[in-house]
Amino acid sequence: MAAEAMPKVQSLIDESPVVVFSKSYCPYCKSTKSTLQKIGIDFKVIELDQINGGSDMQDALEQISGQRTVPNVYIKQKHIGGNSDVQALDKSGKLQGLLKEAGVV
Ligand SMILES: N[C@@H](CCC(=O)N[C@@H](CS)C(=O)NCC(=O)O)C(=O)O
Repeated sequence: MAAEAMPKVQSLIDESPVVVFSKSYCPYCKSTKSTLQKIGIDFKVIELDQINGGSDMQDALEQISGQRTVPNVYIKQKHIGGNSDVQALDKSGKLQGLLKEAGVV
């Protein structure tokens, strides 16, 4: 992993109320982005397949969260997980609460 990947990923997590590490062609990522868009919040999306060093950033994410798959979602620096986690939180009504805590709704 390139040395700059870890601080880059960490600062995106630290500085973004909501960040989705994604790949542009990934259906699970599309579903997560669509759920967040429907709620109407601003959130940061990093398309790992479309940026230089995206693969190294995916390695860094795996080290930080133990999760290698995308989407990899953080809300207020808390690791949420992937699309199945986002959908379960949405269905249970808990996603709104987390977004409120993050100050985005
Ligand atoms: N159960 C996961 C499935 C996510 C998944 O399988 N994502 C694929 C991309 S569509 C992935 O990350 N594959 C490995 C990779 O792209 O490196 C979720 O709900 O987020």
